[in-house]
Amino acid sequence: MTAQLIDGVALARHWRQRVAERAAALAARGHRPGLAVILVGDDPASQVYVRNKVKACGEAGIHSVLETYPASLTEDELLARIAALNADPAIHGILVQLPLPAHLNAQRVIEAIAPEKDVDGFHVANAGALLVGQPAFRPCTPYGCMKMLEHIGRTDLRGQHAVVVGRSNIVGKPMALLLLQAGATVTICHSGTADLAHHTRQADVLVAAVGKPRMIGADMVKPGAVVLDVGINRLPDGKLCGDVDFDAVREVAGWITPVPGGVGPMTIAMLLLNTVEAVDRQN
Ligand SMILES: Nc1nc(=O)c2c([nH]1)NC[C@@H]1CN(c3ccc(C(=O)N[C@@H](CCC(=O)O)C(=O)O)cc3)C=[N+]21
Repeated sequence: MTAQLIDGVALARHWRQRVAERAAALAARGHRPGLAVILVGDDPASQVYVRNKVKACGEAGIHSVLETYPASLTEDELLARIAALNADPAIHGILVQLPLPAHLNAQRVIEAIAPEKDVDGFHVANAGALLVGQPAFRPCTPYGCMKMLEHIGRTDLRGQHAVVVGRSNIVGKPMALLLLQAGATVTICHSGTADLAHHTRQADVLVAAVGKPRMIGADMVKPGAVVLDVGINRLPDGKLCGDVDFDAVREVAGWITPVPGGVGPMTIAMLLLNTVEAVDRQN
């Protein structure tokens, strides 16, 4: 059996179209959605990502502002910029690209963003709201993964076992909460887990978010499982690959997301969706 592919590019296009329709309707009523993206330092990968985000905004009719600062920016200067954007009525979403240079305290910077403008869903108020099941901005990558599951008809996960490999605040933890909300029985694995394969083989839905190229092999996957690959790893030859050994696992899984062209494009689509939703939240 060869797994069916979940095409993140096509699904992201669908969602970006829906966002564009909502953005146009909001603009017609005088509420054009606006997103501010802040990049500190000159990490080349981050520069590519933020440019892609700004380009996607333009295509969806979302006003965007890209602010780039040298790595020497002080925390007080950054906090002052965030305060100004918090008070700017033309800006509905604020994203501070991570990672930040080491002298900046990322958590303190994120907490300075007004929760109703935190379209990344990283603010402790949004993380807490997700934990207790209140409407909030969902972090874009887990949100995109849930949209992919819905797309293949896995809306109700009662009776299914979901296994998340990775426990970060931006992917692993919120992913587990969203899967739990959908009814799944959820296991969170991480670098301290003994016999990882024992756990991953139980998964009807397996989410890999570890950052280790091709570490999920075919022997770690239950036949027919849905495998969502969140990893974006750059190999020495410059090519991108996921945390899943795609060629091997596709022979075992029922559904699989590719890298590139899987979860990544959905992350950007969900950022745009959160930005139009932010307009409603602020009005
Ligand atoms: N505050 C903040 N929010 C983020 O959402 C955030 C961040 N910081 N820092 C970095 C990570 C990474 N990230 C990606 C989003 C899309 C792709 C994506 O679309 N990737 C393409 C390939 C792109 C390429 O060719 O390099 C794909 O998977 O097909 C990748 C990575 C968002 N991040």
